[in-house]
Amino acid sequence: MAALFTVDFQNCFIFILVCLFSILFYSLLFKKSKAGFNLPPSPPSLPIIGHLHLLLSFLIHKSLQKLSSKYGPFLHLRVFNVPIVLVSSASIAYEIFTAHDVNVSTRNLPTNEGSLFFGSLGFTTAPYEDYWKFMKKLIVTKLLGPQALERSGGIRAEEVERFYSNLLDKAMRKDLFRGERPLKKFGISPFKKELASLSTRFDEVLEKILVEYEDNIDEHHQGTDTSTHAIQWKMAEIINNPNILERLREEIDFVVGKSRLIQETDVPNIPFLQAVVKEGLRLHPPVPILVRMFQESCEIKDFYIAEKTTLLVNLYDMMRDPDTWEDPEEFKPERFLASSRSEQEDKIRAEVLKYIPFGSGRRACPGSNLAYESIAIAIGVMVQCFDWKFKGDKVNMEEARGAMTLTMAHPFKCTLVPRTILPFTSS
Ligand code: HEM
Repeated sequence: MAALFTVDFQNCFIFILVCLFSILFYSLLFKKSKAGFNLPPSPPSLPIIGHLHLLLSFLIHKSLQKLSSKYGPFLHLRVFNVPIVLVSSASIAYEIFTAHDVNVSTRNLPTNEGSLFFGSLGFTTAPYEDYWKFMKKLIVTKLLGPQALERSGGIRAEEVERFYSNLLDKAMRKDLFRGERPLKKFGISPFKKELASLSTRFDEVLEKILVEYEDNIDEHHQGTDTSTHAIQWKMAEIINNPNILERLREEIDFVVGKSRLIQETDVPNIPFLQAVVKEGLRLHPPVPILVRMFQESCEIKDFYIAEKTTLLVNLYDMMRDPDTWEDPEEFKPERFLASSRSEQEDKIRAEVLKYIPFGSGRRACPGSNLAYESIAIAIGVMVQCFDWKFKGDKVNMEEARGAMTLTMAHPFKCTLVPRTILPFTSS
């Protein structure tokens, strides 16, 4: 009898344990909010800190990518009591930026005036209210919209020539880096310096125009950094893929010839150059994660999203999704080329869904046109006019840890040799 009781007690104890673990497991994976709404799936969390430990990473876009590949493309996370939704699926992102765009048109970054981490980013962090709307209109009409860019085209053309002459000057000194030792010592590549200077000069010109209207804007730093890194990544890919370099050069030579410098107006006639720029932004998006906030509660894919939930969209993950991109880890500019007009239209339609290196909706990057133009022309000049001698087999494509924008961990160094010396037109 005593033995029977012991066996029953053991069975009962095991049964209770199994029940407890099942409830715990169920509540961790299919958690419902207090109000009974269905929250998106959630990975197991720790008491009090929630998922904080999963977000503490120096390569946050990669940690989030791992999380999404394990638990799904639409996740609910929590840091202490701050709710976060993580999206890495193109279709969910598309739904958010169409059906819920106004609701997510505010970032939950501090609206700082000179904060320690973000500097003074008034416009970027401004809520979706009158100040932002006024500034956005101003930026589009006076600075970054298609007509405004056309008006400032002459100034940029001068800057392109200056960029070429600076590079030529370096190349003529044979050893590009001999005089740059102190920079090397601090791990700063002079190549990066040239690119930064081109971008900075563009931004300085733009800034002068904007200052007439508004003294307080300082977003040009963001544009400089993102464009500079974008150009670096693309040059690294071009150097690692000699066949791409060859094709690019052939197309540039065919359209531009060898007696003048490439201009912005040539870019629409060189589809492969545009494809190289696009593919570089897909594989190495300078801003890998978008941060927004749901102002009000809503439902997405039948899941409940509470008001003031932070939205993270992992662009890096989305644009390497094997379900939507063939050979997603490879640098293949051809994927953006089409053989006919109807194929081109299909591709553009598909891209709206899955290709968003500049974000999406009302708060998408207003500098995308300028960025495309300045990156294409910088790459164009570098490929048209110089050979790039790199010591070693391949450029190391490792990403820097802890950087806000996607940055190369080992900015590469190379020597440039002029292919041909072109006459200047404007000086
Ligand atoms: C390769 C270059 C660039 C990339 C990849 C890039 C990417 C981005 C992204 C992803 C956002 C956030 C969009 C969103 O939340 O949906 C953004 C915002 C912004 N970008 Fe860019 N950007 C680039 C260049 C530029 C340039 C050249 C400028 C201006 C000269 C610029 C000005 C801004 C501003 C002002 C915002 C904030 C917009 C707002 O809050 O409404 N960016 N950018």
